[in-house]
Amino acid sequence: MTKSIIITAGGKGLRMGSEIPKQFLTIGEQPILMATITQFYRFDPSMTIVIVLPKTHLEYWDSLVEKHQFEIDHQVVKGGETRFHSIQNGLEVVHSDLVGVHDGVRPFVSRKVIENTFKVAATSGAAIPVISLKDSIRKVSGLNSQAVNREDYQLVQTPQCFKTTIIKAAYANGYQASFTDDASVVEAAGHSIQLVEGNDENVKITTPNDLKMANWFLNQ
Ligand SMILES: Nc1ccn([C@@H]2O[C@H](COP(=O)(O)OP(=O)(O)OP(=O)(O)O)[C@@H](O)[C@H]2O)c(=O)n1
Ligand SMILES: C[C@](O)(CO)[C@H](O)COP(=O)(O)O
Repeated sequence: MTKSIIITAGGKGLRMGSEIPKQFLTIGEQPILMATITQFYRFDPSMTIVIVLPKTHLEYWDSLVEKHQFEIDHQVVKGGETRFHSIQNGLEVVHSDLVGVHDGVRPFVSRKVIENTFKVAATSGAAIPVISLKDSIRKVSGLNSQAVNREDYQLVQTPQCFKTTIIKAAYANGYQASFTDDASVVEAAGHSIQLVEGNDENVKITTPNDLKMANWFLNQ
C-alpha cells in the first residue's frame, strides 16, 4: 500500500514565546522540522512527504532549506487557522492508500512507532500511538479535586495513521472546536481507533523547557 505523511507545522508556537515559530528553532544542528522530516524519510524513502507551513513563513522555509542544503524531497502546503484546517489543506494533495499525520515538533518519534502505526492502520483503518501515564492524576472541578484511576487514561502521540478514504471523509464533515487531534475527527465520523504503543521520547516540543530537554536528549 502506498503511504504519505502530512507533517503539520502551520502553527505560531505561542507557548514557546520565541520570535520565530518553534518548528524552525534549532536542535542539534538543524531546525526541528528538518529533524522530523528526516525520521520519516529514513523509515521509508519512497513515502510522499507533505509539510504544512504558516503562510507567513514560506519564503523563510525556502531560505532554511538553502542554508542547510536540505535535500529530502517534500511538498509544501499553506497552513490554516487551526491544526484541523492545516491538515484539511494537507489532505487535498494526498493520493496514497494510507496517510499519517505527524506534528512537525515531534522529532524523536521512533522507527518502530512509525512502522507499527502504519501497519495497524493498513488493516483497521485508523491507528494512533499512545503511552501510559507515569504520574498520578486528579480530576479538578472548581476549587476541589479528586484522585482518578490513571489506568483509565493514555497519552496520545502522533503519527496518527489512517486509510486515506476514511480520514478524507471525516475531515469533509467539518470543524468542531472539541477536535484536538486526527483521531477525534475520525472517531466523530463513526470509526473506532486502534491504539499502538508509542515511544516515551516522542514529546511534542511546546515550551522553552521542552526545547532545553530536547537539546539535552540529543547530547546523550
Ligand atoms: N494552525 C495550525 C496550528 C498548529 N499546527 C501544528 O500542529 C502541531 C501541534 O500544535 P502545537 O504544538 O499546539 O503548535 P502551535 O499551535 O504552533 O503552538 P501554540 O499552541 O503554543 O501556539 C504543531 O506542529 C503546529 O505547527 C498547524 O499545522 N496549524
Ligand atoms: C495531536 C496531538 O499532538 C496529540 O497529542 C495534540 O492533540 C496536539 O495538541 P495541540 O494543542 O495542538 O498542541
